[in-house]
Amino acid sequence: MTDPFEGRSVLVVGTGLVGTSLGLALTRAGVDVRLADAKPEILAEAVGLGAGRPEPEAGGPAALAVVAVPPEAVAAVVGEVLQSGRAEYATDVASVKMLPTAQVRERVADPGRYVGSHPMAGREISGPGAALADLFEGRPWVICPDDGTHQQAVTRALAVARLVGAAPMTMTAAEHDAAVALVSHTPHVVAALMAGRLAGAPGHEVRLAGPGVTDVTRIASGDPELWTEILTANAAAVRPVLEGLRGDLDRLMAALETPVAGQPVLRELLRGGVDGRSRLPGKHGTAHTEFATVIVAVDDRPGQLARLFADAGAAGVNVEDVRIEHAAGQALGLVELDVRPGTEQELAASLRERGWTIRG
Ligand SMILES: NC(=O)C1=CN([C@@H]2O[C@H](COP(=O)(O)OP(=O)(O)OC[C@H]3O[C@@H](n4cnc5c(N)ncnc54)[C@H](O)[C@@H]3O)[C@@H](O)[C@H]2O)C=CC1
Ligand SMILES: O=C(O)C(=O)Cc1ccc(O)cc1
Repeated sequence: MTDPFEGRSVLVVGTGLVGTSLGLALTRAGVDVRLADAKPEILAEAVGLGAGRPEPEAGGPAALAVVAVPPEAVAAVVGEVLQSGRAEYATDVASVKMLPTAQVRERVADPGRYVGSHPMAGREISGPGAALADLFEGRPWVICPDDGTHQQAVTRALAVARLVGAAPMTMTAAEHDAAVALVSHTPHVVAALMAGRLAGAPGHEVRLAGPGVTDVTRIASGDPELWTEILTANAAAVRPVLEGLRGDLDRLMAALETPVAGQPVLRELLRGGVDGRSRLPGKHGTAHTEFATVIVAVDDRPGQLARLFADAGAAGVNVEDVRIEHAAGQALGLVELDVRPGTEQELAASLRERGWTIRG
């Protein structure tokens, strides 16, 4: 892709997980990235990782500032970078869009130079050390212009999203906040509350935990400070989703009070889960695909995984996804290779020939 910034810089303010990931991805795409953070040691870490160079004192405004700070800090930073001439236009990446949009409108002299945006990509760990250059690849990136937004702000935010491999889409801030209440914010609450049940549980119970509870609670490790800001800012959209959930929970509990009579209700609620999950997009933004899985036993020795991946590659079968389970108390791991249905026999046979033990 030719550089839509034509050699002009992009300024990233806030070099935590998202800002550093963005810096890495834009640098890789050939863009000159300037970096700034309130904490000098965090900025130095991001620079050391190759996410860009520290913002120079002089050198003219950047073409666009991407503000990657916590939601409540966005409007002040946007106002400062625009009014001081550090950037011509600004966007942000906060997980909520009504709050920063309203605050920028109230507090910034020329709010049309700002457009809110949100990459639907992240991790449950924060800081520059958690950054990934390919974090945004294939992920939706929502851009929320309104009637007053300058076209250049949208064009430049779109260019950033495309350069880092994301799939940009536009919607209103209200539509965005309602959507993320359902697909991101309420799931975070559910994960946190479930994981909270584990906190005080006896050790002999928690020791039995497997991938199921681990999958369901992964995002509960997210930064409580950040998530308090997100849930407070989006309370109006999260509450109705939680009301629905409470209704389902009440029905489920009533059904459990009369276990035999309650079975149709249980079945209906559980079937709803199967139906809902089948609507989730897969990793390429397509409908969720059911893969076939080949499970390989791997000794816990250096270089084994690299050899397995090389052998899987030599088999000519594309590995779509990988999970690794460590067998409790053994120097052994089980590596689950997801492949297109119909190719699993071929992969298993080829790996067996190369000396691997196939399970299941
Ligand atoms: N964590 C995630 O998975 C995702 C987070 N987001 C959004 O991205 C934004 C950043 O989140 P993370 O990167 O996870 O947080 P983080 O905690 O890793 O990084 C935030 C950085 O902003 C800096 N900062 C705070 N106030 C500042 C200010 N006034 N001026 C300059 N720097 C300042 C902090 O020092 C910190 O380095 C948030 O608005 C969040 O809602 C969006 C998508 C995913
Ligand atoms: O870890 C995950 O799967 C996430 O979904 C992370 C995430 C967290 C916050 C966002 O605003 C967007 C994405």
